[in-house]
Amino acid sequence: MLVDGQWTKTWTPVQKADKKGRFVRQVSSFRNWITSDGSAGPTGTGGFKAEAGRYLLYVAYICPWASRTLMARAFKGLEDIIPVTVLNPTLTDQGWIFGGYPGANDSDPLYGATYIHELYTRADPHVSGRATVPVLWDTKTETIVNNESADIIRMFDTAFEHLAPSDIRLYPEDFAGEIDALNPLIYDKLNNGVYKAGFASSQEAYDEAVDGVFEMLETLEDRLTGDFLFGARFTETDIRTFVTLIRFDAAYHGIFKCNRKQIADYPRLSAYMDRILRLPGIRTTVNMDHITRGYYSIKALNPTGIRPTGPAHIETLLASV
Ligand SMILES: N[C@@H](CCC(=O)N[C@@H](CS)C(=O)NCC(=O)O)C(=O)O
Repeated sequence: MLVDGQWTKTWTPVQKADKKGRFVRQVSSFRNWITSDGSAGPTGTGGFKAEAGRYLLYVAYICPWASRTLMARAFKGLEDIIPVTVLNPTLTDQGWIFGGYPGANDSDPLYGATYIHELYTRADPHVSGRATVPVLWDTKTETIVNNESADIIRMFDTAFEHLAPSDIRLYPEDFAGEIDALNPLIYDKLNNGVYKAGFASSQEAYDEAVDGVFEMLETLEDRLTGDFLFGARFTETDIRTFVTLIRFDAAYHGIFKCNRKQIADYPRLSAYMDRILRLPGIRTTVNMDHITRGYYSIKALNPTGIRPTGPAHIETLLASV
């Protein structure tokens, strides 16, 4: 990670643990917002006006948080307005690296950086923390606008509408309260819950996390009587849920030891995942080769780096879309 702008220690996937060995994810450090007129958003400073081609989104396909931003970009039709650079799925001793893997961009198009952490220190020479993806970069002021996917999907929802008109609202006002209530539960128990299970450093922490994961899957299975979590309306909460579901059977079930059941054992969740995957533009945001390569290359969890071959039902599903 970075301490006062210096890459200090060999990269390890376990970020921080509390006294009981529970995995603790760091809070994102760059929280500015792109807005239609450049005014300040809910956090950070102003000066980031929505303009075509001005911003670059750095992602890794393995990463569910980065994938949220790719999905929002696709739903809002922003592909021509916000270009993307894809990193190598395998984390190195210095974190995310550019190039060297099929389906990843060969290099950093802006500065020829080797690692994503170089962009963090370019944005702030004294930055401390982990160099995570996604990174939303401003080519004009040469800084990171925001590295928090929850913020990025919200700004994609509104800021560019004068450039790319859209009648899809991922965070519609009439559902805002319900979305804000459900998101943190799904985040804590499921999105981050699988990581808490995978990176637990005590049996107690693992047991607690894995209970949460399957409690949430049961809750969502019961809830899904309509097409999406809020019935007929597709929202950002569906994006946030989908990115974990699509990785579950192929990665979290094995590498993160969330093996009580698979998503394939839940009929409604399976149909829901399938439904979202078939929405326009979404299939291209899922790269299962990057996902399995990335997770199974986490040395602390899988020292040999051997990647399992299955599961066949996920390959079949992805091939059918
Ligand atoms: N809060 C961030 C979390 C992003 C995050 O943790 N990304 C992971 C990849 S899935 C990462 O880049 N990890 C690198 C590291 O921890 O060094 C968001 O939602 O955007």
